[in-house]
Amino acid sequence: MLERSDQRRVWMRLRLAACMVLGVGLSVWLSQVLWLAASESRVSAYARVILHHSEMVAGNVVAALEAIDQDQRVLCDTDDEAALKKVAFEFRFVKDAGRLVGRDIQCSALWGRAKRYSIEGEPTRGKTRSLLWRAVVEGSGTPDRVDITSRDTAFVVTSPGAFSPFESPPEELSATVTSVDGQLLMHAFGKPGRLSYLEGRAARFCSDRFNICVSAQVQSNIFSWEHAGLLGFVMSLGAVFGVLAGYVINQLVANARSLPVRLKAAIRHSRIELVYQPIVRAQDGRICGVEVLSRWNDSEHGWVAPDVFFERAEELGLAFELNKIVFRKSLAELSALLRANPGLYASINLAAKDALDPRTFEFIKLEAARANVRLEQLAIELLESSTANMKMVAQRIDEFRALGGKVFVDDFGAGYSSLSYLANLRVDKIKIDRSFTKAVGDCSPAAFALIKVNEIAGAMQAQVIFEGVETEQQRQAVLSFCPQAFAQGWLFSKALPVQALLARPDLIRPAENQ
Ligand SMILES: Nc1nc2c(ncn2[C@@H]2O[C@@H]3COP(=O)(O)O[C@H]4[C@@H](O)[C@H](n5cnc6c(=O)[nH]c(N)nc65)O[C@@H]4COP(=O)(O)O[C@H]3[C@H]2O)c(=O)[nH]1
Repeated sequence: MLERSDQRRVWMRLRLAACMVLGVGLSVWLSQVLWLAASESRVSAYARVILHHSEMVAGNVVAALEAIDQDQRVLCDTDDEAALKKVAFEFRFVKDAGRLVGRDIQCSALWGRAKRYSIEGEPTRGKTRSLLWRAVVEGSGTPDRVDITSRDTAFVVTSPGAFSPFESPPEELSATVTSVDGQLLMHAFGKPGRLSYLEGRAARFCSDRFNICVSAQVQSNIFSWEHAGLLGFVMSLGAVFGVLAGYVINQLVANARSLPVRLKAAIRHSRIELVYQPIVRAQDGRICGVEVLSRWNDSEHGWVAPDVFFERAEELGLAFELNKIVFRKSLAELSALLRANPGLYASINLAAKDALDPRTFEFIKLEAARANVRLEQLAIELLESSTANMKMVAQRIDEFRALGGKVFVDDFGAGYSSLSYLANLRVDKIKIDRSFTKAVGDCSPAAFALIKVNEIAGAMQAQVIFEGVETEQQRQAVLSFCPQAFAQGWLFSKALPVQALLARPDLIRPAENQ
């Protein structure tokens, strides 16, 4: 079984590795998307340029057709041939002009009546009342194919060099110029092929004026040997970002697991439990009160000692909220017991500086009233605090005592300013720190000091509770010099959850004289 800290380390590494893999994947995916986005605009621009050029060529061809006299009575006579030659010569994208009837060529400016063009297949209808044909030029060594556009008896041959600027596109680009229905392929540039969405992009634009469409495509894939360097760079960048993100996530997780963050959540959700330790008469062990002790079992940090988490709550400015939980829960759990045993009290720890918060006693009064518990059955165990203004504390606890509440001084003797601390306070009981209880009965300075503390308590008309009584010898030793003493410790009982406390038979008849 792995220790919790080892488990955390394993999880941290796993998160880093997962983030790195994710970073690499995301960066490659993003690069391909950007690569394709860039290709998309590239292929669109390419198709538009070809379309624009095709429209220019078609416009020129149509203008040439319009320049040929349609009312010519005798086709191919000398005048007509002269006019055809003029057209063939003047129009930039026209190689030849001539006459045809149906699909029979009659004559042309270039070849006279030699009928060198042999029309193939059926024509495609153009948008300008014209027909588009493909024809083979016969008589030359290798048969050339040309585009012929006709209207009535006139025809013109598109110059084969009309599209020469596009004949050798970059390897990844290709395009076709076709009729709108795609039936007539006029020109093809590059090597168009089947394209999957991941491999490249395609664009198709059609002319508003002519029966022409241009389809272009670009093969654009970052996963190729050609781009191996770029791909390597992108992957490394992704890995670095992934590791950085993993580090940030690990920090956030560690932060979320930190004691202050967990404690804040525990306070917000009232995840503080309470246990109760009986305070008894040392003489006969009869119970007279219970001390409320807080417990916090966190899933991350396990059991956290109450003095530790109360100090943290103080630093976080949450002491009041935490005290509220303790007061509210303890009153809810103990109210029935306290009402059934009017001689019993519950004592609740409160740091001296928290006693200065004006909301604290107001809250105690309200909660006691709400739980129907008399203030006489509530005691505050004041914990010494070096920073608290003791005069103000004394004033607050006097007000609380005037309302009937009890005040105990906790851990007396353990603090560095115990005597000056006591001088200002009027209290009901003094709880002697368990380090003194341990010394009871021996000849140590602590044992001597203990007898003096008892005398001081007597002078202050306060009773004494000995904390941490663990053995019968300690109890006897305490009784030998303080027969009226009260005691608290494992000899009598450990701190118990409320159900276990309620099950104690001695609670039926608690001590009367306290
Ligand atoms: N060795 C030994 N120990 C014994 C014996 N009998 C009782 N104890 C322990 O001694 C401590 C007595 O509480 P404390 O002096 O008020 O000291 C408390 C108190 O200062 C603080 N604390 C606990 N609950 C609260 C709370 O609700 N509010 C505030 N403000 N402080 C609390 O945390 C301190 C420690 O509390 P715990 O760990 O519960 O420890 C308790 C109790 O479990 C014994 O016979 N032998």
